[in-house]
Amino acid sequence: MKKTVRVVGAVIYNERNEILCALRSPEMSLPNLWEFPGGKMEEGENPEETLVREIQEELGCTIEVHEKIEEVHHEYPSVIVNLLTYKAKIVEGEPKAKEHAELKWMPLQKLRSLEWAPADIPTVEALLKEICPSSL
Ligand SMILES: Nc1nc2c([nH]c(=O)n2[C@H]2C[C@H](O)[C@@H](COP(=O)(O)OP(=O)(O)OP(=O)(O)O)O2)c(=O)[nH]1
Repeated sequence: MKKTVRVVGAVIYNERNEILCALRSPEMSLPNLWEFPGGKMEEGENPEETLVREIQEELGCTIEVHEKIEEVHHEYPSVIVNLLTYKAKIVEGEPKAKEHAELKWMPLQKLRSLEWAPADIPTVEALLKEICPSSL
């Protein structure tokens, strides 16, 4: 049976309403696809705690976690990912790509131009629907 992993992703906004997008490196699983930075929940953690820890580890900055956006179950060839996404804001530090190939601030309207990890597409669509409900 395929393993199910619980993963949390941060949709980090800046003051210009852009979103921080992260490119998975060629060495990671799902290589060269864009994602919301974050990672797997550990035993005893709630999603907010996972996000704060993962963002500190991956980007070297501190976030404040806001409202939930989506919950998605996506079956990949070798694993089932249960992805929760939350809006978030940086409260301390500058994001630096410690594990990712690249980081990019993107305006919401341009999110569809990136090639996203498949589990992330419903979150991208939910974000676009917020700014333009008739765009779908
Ligand atoms: N962090 C993150 N992971 C995502 C997203 N979308 C998506 O399908 N994933 C997948 C990729 C991984 O299989 C898993 C998250 O694992 P991780 O971030 O701890 O990454 P990892 O490379 O260490 O995991 P692994 O698959 O190599 O064991 O969820 C996303 O937006 N953010």
